[in-house]
Amino acid sequence: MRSKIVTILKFQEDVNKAVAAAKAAFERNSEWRTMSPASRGELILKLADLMKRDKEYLAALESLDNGKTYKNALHDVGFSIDVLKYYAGYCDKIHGSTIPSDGNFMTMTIKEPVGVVGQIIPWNYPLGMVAWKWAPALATGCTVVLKPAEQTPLTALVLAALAKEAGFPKGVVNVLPGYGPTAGGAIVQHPGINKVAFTGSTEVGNKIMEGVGQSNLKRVSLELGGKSPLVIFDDVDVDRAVEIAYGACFSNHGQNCCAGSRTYVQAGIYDEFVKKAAEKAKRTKVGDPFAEDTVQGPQVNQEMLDKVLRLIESGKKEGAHLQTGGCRKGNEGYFVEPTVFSDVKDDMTIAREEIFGPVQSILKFETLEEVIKRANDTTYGLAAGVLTNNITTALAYAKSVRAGSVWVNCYHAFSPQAPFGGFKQSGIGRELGEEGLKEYLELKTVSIKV
Ligand SMILES: NC(=O)c1ccc[n+]([C@@H]2O[C@H](COP(=O)([O-])OP(=O)(O)OC[C@H]3O[C@@H](n4cnc5c(N)ncnc54)[C@H](O)[C@@H]3O)[C@@H](O)[C@H]2O)c1
Ligand SMILES: CC1=C(/C=C/C(C)=C\C=C\C(C)=C\C=O)C(C)(C)CCC1
Repeated sequence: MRSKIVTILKFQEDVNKAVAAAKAAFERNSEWRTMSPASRGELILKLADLMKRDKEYLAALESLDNGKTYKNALHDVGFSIDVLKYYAGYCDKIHGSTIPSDGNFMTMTIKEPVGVVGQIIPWNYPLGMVAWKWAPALATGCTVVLKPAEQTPLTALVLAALAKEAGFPKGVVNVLPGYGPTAGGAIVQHPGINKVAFTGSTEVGNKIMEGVGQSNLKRVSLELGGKSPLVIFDDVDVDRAVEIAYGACFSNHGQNCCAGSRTYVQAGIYDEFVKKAAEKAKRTKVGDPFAEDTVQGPQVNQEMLDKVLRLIESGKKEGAHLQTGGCRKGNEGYFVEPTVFSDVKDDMTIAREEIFGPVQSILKFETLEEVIKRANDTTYGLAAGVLTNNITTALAYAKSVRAGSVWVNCYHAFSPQAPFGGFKQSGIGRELGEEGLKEYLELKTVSIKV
């Protein structure tokens, strides 16, 4: 008990130090606050350039830490650089407006950085998440204290070193590895932090809201879990649909907040789709993340392996038809056989819970109206997809599905310019695009008597 208390106090002390550094860097006359917006942008671009210089090293470290394939990790580094570059361009374009108010006043708004930001990120995209969190925060002139996931702290620490090399003033960027309830909890409760940005499970998202309510009502943005539906109509090319659905569900070993993990297939092509989806999953090369031909590496750790296997067992028990996979692959490491279930019903656990593993659940539907209702029958609302050649069907679905991103005839169509975030219990606020910038700004109204 005594050693637990000492550990918690130690985390509190570390968070206090990081917050003090971030606060000092945010002082009115600090180097960071008095720097021109264009120079801020140059620093962000320099960081992006250093990441490009070290991209192979960063990707290798990410792959070692997380288990994702080296190829995917390189892709993540590339996208992260793009996000930094996109927001670097915003630094000198953040402005308010003038307002024709009543009376003899000239009224204007000014957009200001929210202040010291606590950022708590998960293990599935360790480096990508740092870029998504830092780029808008730094572009607006905030200072940050970031806690990486305890499973994957390495690339965030290297990015901190690159930020130092780029020339960010002391205290602007702070990385504090640690556990969730202790280090993360201390960030959430800290009175010196003005905003917390979190990505992770909906369960912890709830705890963040509680902590914020109990402390200083920080600004909050949350990017949480999902159980995203991909709906496939029978006017599509089945082979292409199988490929898109595979990418939607299995990319990053299924460890993806927006994974298309409920695959709804219209009755006319259902049997053919199931057969081909199972063949595709069966052909997946699972193994060494550094091997050129590997498509799927291990899950992140024992806990996630156990969780995925438990959910696969629930699918078998509750009567879904196992088409392929269904077991751990080998008996070393955290590998899972790519798994496909057909005849899945909406009330089965595998159709309701976020699995975060390589498990595809295929459900049959007949009509658009029916599938819209079923797609929306979830507490989540992060993403959704639809495959059809009928524009009216696509638009009707896109307008009716309650999700933050809808991908038509594609999936995971991310771009730095396009806002991303959840409806319902998938989150609060948006990342990326101009909307993502707003999450780090306070709006001030100034009225001048004339
Ligand atoms: N939406 C996503 O991007 C995402 C990412 C990872 C995991 N998940 C889901 O969450 C489940 C659990 O995974 P996980 O344990 O990595 O996610 P998590 O939500 O527990 O952890 C995410 C981050 O929050 C921190 N954290 C945990 N408890 C905290 C607390 N009380 N206060 C403050 N910070 C805290 C963690 O240390 C980590 O940095 C997964 O099975 C998956 O379903 C979702
Ligand atoms: C998620 C995909 C990509 C990468 C995203 C990155 C680098 C970070 C964000 C991850 C999120 C939102 C995770 C949620 O769990 C690519 C752009 C590489 C494309 C595939 C999907």
